[in-house]
Amino acid sequence: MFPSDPDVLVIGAGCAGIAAARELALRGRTCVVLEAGPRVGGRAWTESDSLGAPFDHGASWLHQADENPLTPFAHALGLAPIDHDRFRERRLFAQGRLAPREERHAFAAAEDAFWTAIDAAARDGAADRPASDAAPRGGPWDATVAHWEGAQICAAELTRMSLHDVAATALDGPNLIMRTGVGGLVARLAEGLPIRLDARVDRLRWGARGVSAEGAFGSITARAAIVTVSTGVLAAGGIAFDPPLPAETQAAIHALPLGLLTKIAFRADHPDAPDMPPFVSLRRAVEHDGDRPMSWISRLFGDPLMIAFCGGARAWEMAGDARRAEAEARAEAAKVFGARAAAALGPATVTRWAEDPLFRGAYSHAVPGAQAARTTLARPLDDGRLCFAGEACHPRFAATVAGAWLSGVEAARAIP
Ligand SMILES: Cc1cc2nc3c(=O)[nH]c(=O)nc-3n(C[C@H](O)[C@H](O)[C@H](O)COP(=O)(O)OP(=O)(O)OC[C@H]3O[C@@H](n4cnc5c(N)ncnc54)[C@H](O)[C@@H]3O)c2cc1C
Repeated sequence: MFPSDPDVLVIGAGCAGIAAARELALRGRTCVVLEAGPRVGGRAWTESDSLGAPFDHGASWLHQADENPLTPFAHALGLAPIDHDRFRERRLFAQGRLAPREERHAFAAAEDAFWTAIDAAARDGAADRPASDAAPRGGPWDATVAHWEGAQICAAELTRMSLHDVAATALDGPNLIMRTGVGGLVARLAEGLPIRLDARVDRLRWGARGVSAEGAFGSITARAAIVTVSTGVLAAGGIAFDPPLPAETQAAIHALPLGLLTKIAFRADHPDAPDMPPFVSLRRAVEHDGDRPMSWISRLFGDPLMIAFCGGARAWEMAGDARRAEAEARAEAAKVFGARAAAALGPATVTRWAEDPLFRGAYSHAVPGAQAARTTLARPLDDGRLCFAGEACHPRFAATVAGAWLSGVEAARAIP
């Protein structure tokens, strides 16, 4: 199944690696994908076992579905994706009831004002600065919206993010979900590819004679390599490059740190469990828990799951301590939905993206002043013998499966 003398090595079998391998095959190139973990998909991972219903540890939505390269695959494979935005209006719930119309409109207006201010500031020609500098302040919803768009969506505080990068990577349009999860879709797309699991690359030697990957599996050489591991892994020295990477590539890696988004998923099939559409009462949570609330989703596709999302600094504070994360989510559920509903929550699964040495976080953001870092990282080295791909490398769809996929395709095309 694995070519003994491949043209290209692909490091990592997440979305970017799978896209690269498929594109290489289309172009008549042989490749071997070396994946350190025991499964494909990387940060697109849907698990069915622990909670008895599909649970996306990582990606759940195909954002901006009309431009998302994975949308046609989801349809072609018959996965019946549905438009999640039909719930958008109803995201402001409290105690299972729809928030008053004026509250919903106030939240939507504050969201629009936020993006209008970010876009205007990014276009004003001034030097890059933290996105927080441009965010509206003082209005009753401004702190909630800033927390929502920053920590809960971008997985980091706006103070740590490049204004230009936030503006360039903002997504709009339909968000699709599917019962198989995004992980199920990506696993289907990996079928039949030459992927070697449990093959962690520790060292990559690159130069005029080709590229050699070394690890406990041995050594394998090809004419070129596409490295798709996260910037968290790269920054932590997860792969030793010999010779070292150019200074500007290293600087780009460090300018694209991973934020953190932790999900705490509860089995909730007791009759007292809250039964609500997604995006529950950020506003109520702000009132109860200060300015760093979790947001909640429940009963997607009717499954008995309630999932708390916790992003940014609060998620980093809880990293490595699943018990604390679960306890904080239960306490917040009690305040937001009531004690009976919280008591009805069953066992929990807490995601571990920060602790896992194969990821070291959720997805990337550019630090202020580093809006060009994604393009720098995506630039092929050594006449295309060494390329980087992955969500961090896409200047438009960064932080998403779409960006990872597109960057994998582009890297495969850059191989001479
Ligand atoms: C909680 C969470 C929620 C998200 N929600 C969404 C969402 O709703 N929609 C969306 O579009 N995106 C979402 N994302 C982001 C999306 O999942 C990622 O952008 C995308 O999956 C990244 O793909 P990738 O191929 O760039 O990297 P990865 O998926 O990280 O793939 C890299 C692979 O490299 C492997 N690897 C690491 N080190 C080595 C090594 N030394 N040798 C060999 N292999 C190695 C890893 O095991 C991994 O499989 C979410 C992510 C998280 C964590």
